[in-house]
Amino acid sequence: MSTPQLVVHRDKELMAQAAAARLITKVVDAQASRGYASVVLTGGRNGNGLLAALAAAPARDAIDWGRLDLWWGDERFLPEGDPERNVTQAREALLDSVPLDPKRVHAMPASDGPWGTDVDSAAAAYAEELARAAGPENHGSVPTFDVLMLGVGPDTHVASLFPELPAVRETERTVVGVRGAPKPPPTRVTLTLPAIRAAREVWLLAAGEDKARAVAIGLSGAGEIQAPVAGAYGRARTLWLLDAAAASQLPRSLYPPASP
Ligand SMILES: O=C(O)[C@H](O)[C@@H](O)[C@H](O)[C@H](O)COP(=O)(O)O
Repeated sequence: MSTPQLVVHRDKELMAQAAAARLITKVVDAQASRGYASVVLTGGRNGNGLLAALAAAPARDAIDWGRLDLWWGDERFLPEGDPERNVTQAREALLDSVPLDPKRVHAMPASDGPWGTDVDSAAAAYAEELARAAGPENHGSVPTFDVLMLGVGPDTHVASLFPELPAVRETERTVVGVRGAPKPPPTRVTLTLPAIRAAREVWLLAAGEDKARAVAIGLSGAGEIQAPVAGAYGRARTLWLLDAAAASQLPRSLYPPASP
């Protein structure tokens, strides 16, 4: 378990731009050393804000888009092309404007796909897709993602792991179906905490006053069943990328020191 590191930016626009710059460097470095990179995308405003900032960054062309695997942390279980699907929003923000290899874009199943509305079978199929991509060095059933990004909900949820619901208690399966989610739509597919923790780096993105309490709880030693964000950490690094409003309720002991 890696100790959380905090980076606090002036506002959400700067946070998105700085996170996009950080992501470009990470992907370029991974591709230079290993030949390819893998990134897990998140839904929500902050995740999409980062993708839009990435689309606008001239340095984006440093990425070899054809050697980048994209996965999702969660998905709203809706028909293909629905504007509320995380993949639809990601396509609009960035994916449609860069030369990705379609075989490396691993969208989560839609509710009108081969498994129809059976969300458990859809989740199991995504787990198999992850297992196929995992190499022997991954000694597990998901690849070691270079970067896994997660938005943070005001109730401390990450991906579609909501406080106290069965999905956040899952210890074996890597992907599960969710029913009765408090954030619409109620039916979703999500990576579980064990899958999230297989990532080299986990980046938690939160901006705005309405996230301040969740951020403070997540960084104050809360249990992961009550506060799922507390269970989201990477093997090598856990990075909280915040704007000043989201950091405003952090205990003084955690807030980065002021300059001398
Ligand atoms: O499908 C979703 O809605 C998400 O993946 C969800 O986990 C999201 O990331 C958070 O709710 C934060 O969303 P915002 O960044 O919009 O606040």
